[in-house]
Amino acid sequence: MHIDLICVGQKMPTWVKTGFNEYAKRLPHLNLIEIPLRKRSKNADLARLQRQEGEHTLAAIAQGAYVIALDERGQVWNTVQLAEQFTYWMREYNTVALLVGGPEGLSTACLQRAQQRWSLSALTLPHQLVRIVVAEQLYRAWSIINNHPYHRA
Ligand SMILES: C[S@@+](CC[C@H](N)C(=O)[O-])C[C@H]1O[C@@H](n2cnc3c(N)ncnc32)[C@H](O)[C@@H]1O
Repeated sequence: MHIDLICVGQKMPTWVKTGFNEYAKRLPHLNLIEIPLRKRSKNADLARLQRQEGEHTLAAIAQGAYVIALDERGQVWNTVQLAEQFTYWMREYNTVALLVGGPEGLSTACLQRAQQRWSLSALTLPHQLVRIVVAEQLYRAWSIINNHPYHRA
């Protein structure tokens, strides 16, 4: 199964790239797709930018992919439950697309397109951090499924 992690935001600071790569390199078939984040000038129409970034996000979803929106209002899974979800995704789909929004969150169209919404917690996390947490948690779930000693219950 391929995992496309589609994130609004490009040109990440070094700490984000380093943190993300630390886990992404361990996880087979994790593909990061970055959607350009438009500049937020003082009088920017934020709703329009969010909608446009949402359109680019939707366009990046592979055909037939199972779509999961990262959203603080979504379902919360503990790590074992995430491993069960991961197992289900692997069994049923060739590609899973995980969507991460920008500063204003995912557009309504992205949320409507998603078959599931995954909440990492009730806290609002910065979009830069979310990709790192997702990569680490996916690696953790993968290590449980493969009896790798990374995860200790
Ligand atoms: C800064 S947050 C956007 C906050 C925005 N006000 C909202 O209500 O979604 C940027 C993105 O990070 C992701 N995100 C932030 N916190 C999250 C959480 N606790 N669980 C899942 N995803 C989260 C979501 O994809 C969100 O669109």
